[in-house]
Amino acid sequence: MNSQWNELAAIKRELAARDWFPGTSGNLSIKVSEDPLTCLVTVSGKDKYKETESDFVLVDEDGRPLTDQGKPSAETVIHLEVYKKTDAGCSLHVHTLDNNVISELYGEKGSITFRNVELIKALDIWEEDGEFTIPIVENWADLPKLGKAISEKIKPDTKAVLIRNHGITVWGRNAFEAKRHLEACEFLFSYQLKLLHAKAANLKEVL
Ligand SMILES: CSCCC(=O)C(=O)COP(=O)(O)O
Ligand SMILES: [Zn+2]
Repeated sequence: MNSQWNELAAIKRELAARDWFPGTSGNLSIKVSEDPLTCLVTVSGKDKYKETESDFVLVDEDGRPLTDQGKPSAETVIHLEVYKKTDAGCSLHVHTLDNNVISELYGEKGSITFRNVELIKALDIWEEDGEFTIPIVENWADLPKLGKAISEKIKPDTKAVLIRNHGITVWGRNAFEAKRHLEACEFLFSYQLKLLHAKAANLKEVL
């Protein structure tokens, strides 16, 4: 479990450096065993910019704590749904301004699709006319309901789900891949928002 702890701590440090944990938001997990399913998940309500010896707690497949670092993330159920539905080894959830605004702009549509942007290759889309879609679910306060809503949106090629006006949950087979996927998604959100602004301001007319 030591190596998974260190890997998750390193990711947490890197995401903190990007300022992706405002107001104690966000939670991270890494799978420790497949059968039975166990994972290390961030302790609920902590300042994720700080590093302590009780940042993570081991949980079982029902989210019950198996070690005594504290209360597992309130959103542990989402991480567990991801592990149960995919081959993920690491799951990351962050609230950023860009992912919140995108989730609201495209919330009614139920998804956002990116094409013709080089960085979709970081999400393993290499075809000439490839596209990458992120489903968007409502932000149900009932967390098991939210977990189920996310689980229902996960298809074989899904790598991330947006929760409306809340944040993103993104995963990968390992921590490196999960972080690459998260960085790519956040790049795409920022790109899309800048593109929408440029179009609204008719910037092409100026050129
Ligand atoms: C302070 S943000 C509200 C809770 C949330 O959405 C989140 O990501 C953090 O919850 P946790 O229990 O994992 O600290
Ligand atoms: Zn959250």
